[in-house]
Parts: sequence; C-alpha cells; structure tokens
Amino acid sequence: MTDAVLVVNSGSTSLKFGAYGTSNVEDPPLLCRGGVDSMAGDPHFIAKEPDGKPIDAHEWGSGHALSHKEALGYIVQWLEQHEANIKVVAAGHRVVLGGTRFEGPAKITPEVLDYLDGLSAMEPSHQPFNVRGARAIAEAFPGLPQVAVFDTSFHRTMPEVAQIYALPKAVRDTGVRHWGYHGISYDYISRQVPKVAPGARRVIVAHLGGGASVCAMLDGRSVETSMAFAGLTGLPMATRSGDVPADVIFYLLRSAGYTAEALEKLLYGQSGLLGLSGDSADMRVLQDSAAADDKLAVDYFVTSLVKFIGAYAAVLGGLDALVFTAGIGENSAKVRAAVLERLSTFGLTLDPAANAANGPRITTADSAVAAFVIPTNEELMIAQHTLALTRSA
Ligand SMILES: Nc1ncnc2c1ncn2[C@@H]1O[C@H](COP(=O)(O)OP(=O)(O)O)[C@@H](O)[C@H]1O
Ligand SMILES: CC(=O)OP(=O)(O)O
Ligand SMILES: [Mg+2]
Repeated sequence: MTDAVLVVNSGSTSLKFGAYGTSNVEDPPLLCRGGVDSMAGDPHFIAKEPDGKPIDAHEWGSGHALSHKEALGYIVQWLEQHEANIKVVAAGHRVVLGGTRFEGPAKITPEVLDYLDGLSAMEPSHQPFNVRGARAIAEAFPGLPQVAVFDTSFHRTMPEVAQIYALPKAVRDTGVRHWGYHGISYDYISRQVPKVAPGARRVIVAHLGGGASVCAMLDGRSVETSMAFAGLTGLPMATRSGDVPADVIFYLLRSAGYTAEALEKLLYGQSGLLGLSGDSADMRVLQDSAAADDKLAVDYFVTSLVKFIGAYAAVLGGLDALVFTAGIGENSAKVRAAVLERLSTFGLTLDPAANAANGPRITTADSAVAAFVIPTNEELMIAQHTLALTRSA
C-alpha cells in the first residue's frame, strides 16, 4: 500500500484531482491525476499517469449533470478500484479565498468550512465549489485530515496601499479589499524563478489560464496583483470581463434593465474573450482566426497585459524578469510574441525560435530583461502544504 495525499481542485464546472505519494515532503511524487470536466452538461472523466499517458476515461453523455459530490464519489471509487495500492491518508484543497482569518494553509474542520462558505458571497465563482469539494471528501472519508490551501495567502505581503481601495474605512472593514488570486500558482513560480533567473529581484509573472492575472514580485514576494476583490477583475479572461469601470455597472443596473443576477451572469460568463469575439472563449481558436472580432479579442487581451506589465515595472522600479505561465502563458507563442514586441522599450528582445519551442527562456542572450515560460503546478504546492501540515500534527 502507498500512502497518498489526494489533491482536489474543485471548480464550477470541473473537478480535478491528483494523488501524491507521502515519502518526500519536499517533493511529493505524483502517482496519478485526472478529473471530471463539463460536470454541468456533458461530464467526462479522465485519469492519467504522471507523464500524461491516459489510464482510463468515462463519459456520461450530453444532457447528463453531475453534482460535486457525485463527481468526487466517482473519483474516489475509481481510485479504490483502479489504484488499489493507493491509500488516501489526507486531502488538500485549493480554496480561492482565505478571508481575514487565513493567511496561510489551514487544517479543515466543519467550523472552518462554515467560515469559508460564508465568504462565498464575496467570491461566488469559485469559493462555494471549493467548499463543496471539501464537504464531499469529508463525507466520503469520515475523519480524514484535510487541508485548505488559499489563493489569497501569497498576496498578503502586498503593501497596504495595494490591498485597499479608496473607500471609507467602515466599508473597508467589512472585508472589501484587494485580495488577489492565483496565489498558489504564484507561490510555485516564485520558487522556480531563482532556478532559471538567479539574482532576479524584480519579477512580473503573468498567469494566463481560463482565469488570468498578473503579479509583481519583489524578492519572491507579491507586491501588486491584477485580480482584485473576486475572480472577475483585472485582465480580461475566457468568459470574465476583467476590469469594467464601476460607472458602467451603475448605468447597466439603472438604465439598461439589468438585475444584479443578470449582470453577474453577463460579467462572469458572457464577457472577456467570448464577449469580445462573439465566437469563442478559447485562445487556441482566437489566435489563429482571421475574423475581425477574434483579432480584436486577442488585441484587447494583449493590450491589457502590456498595460499591467508597464505599470508593475514602474511599481517595482524596473524589471529583471518576466514569466508566462498557465494554459495560454505556457502554450501560446503568439500571445507571448505580441506582448514582448510591445515591451521592447523595456529592454525585452524576443527569441522567436525559443518562443516557438515554449522556452524556457524566450528572450535573446543579449536581451536586457529576460522572459521565461515556466509551467505552473498548483497541485504540487497543495500536496506539499497538506503534507507539511498533516505531518506536523
Ligand atoms: N496551445 C494553446 N494556445 C493558446 N491557448 C491555449 C493553448 N492550450 C491551452 N490554451 C488556453 O488555456 C486556457 C486554459 O488554461 P488553464 O491554465 O488550464 O486554465 P484553468 O485553470 O482555468 O482550467 C484555455 O482557455 C485555452 O484557451
Ligand atoms: C481565481 C481564479 O480565477 O481561478 P481560475 O483561473 O482557476 O478560474
Ligand atoms: Mg487555473
């Protein structure tokens, strides 16, 4: 029997898992991974070897819907049947918002889950599903030690001015603050940067996935980040708007017949790359398209990124390294090239061949500022934190 930590990344429509061995706390070995995608309408399960080789797959058919509990139930049963040598001894969860109470990973209790669920009103796009995943595991494995690892923790090093808005104190004290997200990914990247760019102190990391944000790091610590209060703002994303001025929101509510609910649906689900292109939320489709609106969507995405990077270079007092990560950052040579071309004034010179090969270094040897592609690994970070916290019990 191999003891394993089960890592769960429970999203609104997908539930990803990874099973990690417990033999090496610093670098827990991945045993297998997978998940259920499109839970709401066309669920399909896939399990893979650590190297990505498929082990198993299952489809429920379109029109079928799975709850988080059902999807996790399937995963747990699959692990028991197909990975009979694995014994789950702890579970670690990605939870996006830790609120004022949690600045680092925390052991999960029913009371902790109630607190975290109470934050769902602030962050409705991920938080309730993260909590649901932890509750489903608690039911499937009664008594199993569970740990929550938070996206927001990494950004608590930001200076006070980066964590607040220009609102009265009474409002700020209700928890309205610039939390920042994707912190588990940034934590991982901050540990990789010294390996590829020794001595780089002023670093900007662009986490560009379905959700996207940028983080300015000084000596490996967050000092600014673009995703703000909930998972909606900052850069435009697959279906999320990114920054839209508050006065637009007032106008839509007051004069254009939107309810708060319809507006939330519009901004979270029908905007961003999908809203601009009217075509697709997927950068793979948009970056190769000749359609004018698809090009507009890519241009808006790239321009937003350039604006944040420029602003963050100013905040950092210069730039030593730029890092691209997550689905778009790791795979889209076109987006990276467009961004770097527009940043040549900052001393970044693209190496087209290295960029086409997805790096790791995508700037020329004589580029004053270096840019890199570093694949992120949120699951490994969660496994490490979970092991550290449950081992010290
Ligand atoms: N080869 C590629 N070129 C451009 N974009 C890509 C490529 N592969 C994946 N992506 C983009 O990556 C995104 C998913 O990134 P990922 O980090 O897996 O996101 P999430 O965490 O939201 O699941 C998709 O929106 C997709 O458009
Ligand atoms: C917080 C957030 O936006 O996460 P994701 O990119 O996984 O949707
Ligand atoms: Mg992600």
